[in-house]
Amino acid sequence: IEESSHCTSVAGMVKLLELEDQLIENLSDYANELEKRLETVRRSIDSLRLENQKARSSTVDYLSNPLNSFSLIRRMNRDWVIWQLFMEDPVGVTQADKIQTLREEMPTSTDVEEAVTALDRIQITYGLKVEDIASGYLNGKQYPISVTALDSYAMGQILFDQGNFIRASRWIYQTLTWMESFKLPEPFLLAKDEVRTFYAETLLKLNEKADALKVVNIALTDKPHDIKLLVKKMEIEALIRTGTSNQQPQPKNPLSNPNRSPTLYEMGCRGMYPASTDSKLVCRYNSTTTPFLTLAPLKMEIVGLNPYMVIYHDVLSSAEIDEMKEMATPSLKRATVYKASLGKNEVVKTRTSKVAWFPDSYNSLTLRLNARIHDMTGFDLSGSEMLQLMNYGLGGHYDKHYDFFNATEKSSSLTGDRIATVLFYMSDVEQGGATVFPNIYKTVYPQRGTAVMWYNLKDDGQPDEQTLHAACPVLVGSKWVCNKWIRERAQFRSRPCLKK
Ligand SMILES: O=C(O)CCC(=O)C(=O)O
Ligand SMILES: [Fe+2]
Repeated sequence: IEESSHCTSVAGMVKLLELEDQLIENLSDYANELEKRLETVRRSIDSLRLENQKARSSTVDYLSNPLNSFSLIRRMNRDWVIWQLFMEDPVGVTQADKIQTLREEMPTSTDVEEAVTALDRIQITYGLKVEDIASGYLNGKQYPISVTALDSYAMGQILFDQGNFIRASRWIYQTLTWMESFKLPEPFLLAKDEVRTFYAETLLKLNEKADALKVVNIALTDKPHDIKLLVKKMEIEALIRTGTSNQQPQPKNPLSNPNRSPTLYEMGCRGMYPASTDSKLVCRYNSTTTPFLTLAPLKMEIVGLNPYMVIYHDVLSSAEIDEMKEMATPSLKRATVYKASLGKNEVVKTRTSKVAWFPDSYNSLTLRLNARIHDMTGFDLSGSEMLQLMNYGLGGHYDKHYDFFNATEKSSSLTGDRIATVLFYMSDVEQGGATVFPNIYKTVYPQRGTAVMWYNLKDDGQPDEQTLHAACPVLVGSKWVCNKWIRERAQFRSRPCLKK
């Protein structure tokens, strides 16, 4: 997985649309060149025909004239060779070269695999049906978009390669349904028997031999003499007779069962946690954490006391958010996670977003944001980590994790553990993308201008395992957040009394 990874941030994918625009222009240049040629050919055909017909209507007269016969001989000797050269001269070399150059910036097969994984993740996390996704019906909302047969076939093929045969089979089935109703334009023809054979193959992996045979038989009604199909049919019949299983050992992962009930984490992402009945969870103005707040109190909503967790409403202005996004966009890089065994950061599948880091005194805005975080938390930010601005793209998520350090990280940290996390939401998210805390049944939905803050450590400084949390995959939207991981060391004198 590369840092340039395309699908991991919506902001990053904007470039692709610009690239596509260039490619379309290039294709249009190609069409113009073809048209010019076509026009040349058509025009010549007309005049050649005219001359030839005139001659043939009075052959002898025509050929008796020396000018005519000379011209005939000359053009038969030369002109048709010129036409041959004309035909052999390829059209579109320039445009093909241009595509070749642009390929460097185009998504790679790794990007496609990541996008497949992301869509698959959305499907699993939100319990969606393939036929719903395929027709643009996402989590109860109809969008005026649907995937094409080529899209769903790619989903099927790649999930198959990844060994996810059940979900692969759904997408391939969907491809066949799509192919019934829509005709793909040339040069993207997809042969029905090819897709059917692949469907049969997938069903065999699932040990559904009888169904696989049915599919091949349907293919044979269209192409009764196709050798490949006949061979496949014999193979499957032999498998059925001998009772051998062509099935690869399926991973005994109960999570791959499509009919299972959702995990605690998935329930959080789907907004299924019961509402809290704790009467201590109130909304109020905070005018006490720092003296500044007496002048400008913050709208505070207490979300939980154990661990302590609050939401601040309207803590970022719209102008600040716009400036933050503008500042981050050019330097967004694929997010990483610290891997202790490697002693360095690593790009991982469990955290798909793009991030840009900003030192405290980067500009007046970062200074102001840090002052606000100080007001929100009462913490001294010296020795804390830089501000992280993040953008999540297609199915972007951050798997369940703790923000506090593990033992190795802790022992090498000069400024202590991450005592608290402040997470600003710089966007609403149309669907999905919530932050969930599965151990305490809390789901926090992104809301532009809001921030959530929680303590990662208990009063005694020990890690609080209840703070396990995750960023759910974005279903529809471009999720922007800004986070600050606050370190423990600087709080040794000023550490505010933890609310109990
Ligand atoms: O984006 C989110 O909702 C959570 C992000 C997070 O947990 C983190 O950056 O540590
Ligand atoms: Fe986190």
